Amino acid sequence: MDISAVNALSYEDFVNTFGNVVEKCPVITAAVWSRRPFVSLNALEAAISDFIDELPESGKEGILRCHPDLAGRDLQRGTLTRESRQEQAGAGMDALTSGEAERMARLNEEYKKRFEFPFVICARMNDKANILLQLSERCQNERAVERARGIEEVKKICRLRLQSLLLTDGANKL
Ligand SMILES: NC(=O)N[C@H]1NC(=O)NC1=O
Repeated sequence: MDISAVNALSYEDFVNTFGNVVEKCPVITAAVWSRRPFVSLNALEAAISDFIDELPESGKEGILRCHPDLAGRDLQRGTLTRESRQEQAGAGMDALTSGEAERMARLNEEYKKRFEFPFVICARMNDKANILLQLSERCQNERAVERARGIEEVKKICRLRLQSLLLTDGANKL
């Protein structure tokens, strides 16, 4: 799908297509529709990024809280979104050894207890070992640093999801 096709979408189709580029936050997509026409994929991405940046800190934390834990309960129960399932599988989160799974669960809980939002990282840009390393290192940060870091990762995830939708055959069917 090219950018002129994106600009021609009704808000219903726009939200149906792009509603999960920020995990479980279709309200962001719905808001950004008003900022069309977009001159390019980058412009659409920038509109989403600007919208997120304009939110109060509580809104940014809300976005982080919409993300499932890596290798967490949703993965075990099969209740992840399609995008998240693919991303987590790509980073080997569905194939952890029992030792790795235990460590991931313990560190995820420690992180959430400290920051009151979950650890978020762009799984498609990291492998299993790096995710575990970052999780243990980032547990030591200050809350404001981690809030900003988590939001940076949300934007990376968003960029890759947008690219998958706009640059693959699946999206051409629209
Ligand atoms: N918690 C967390 O980072 N979740 C995610 N990361 C990613 O790339 N996809 C997700 O669902």
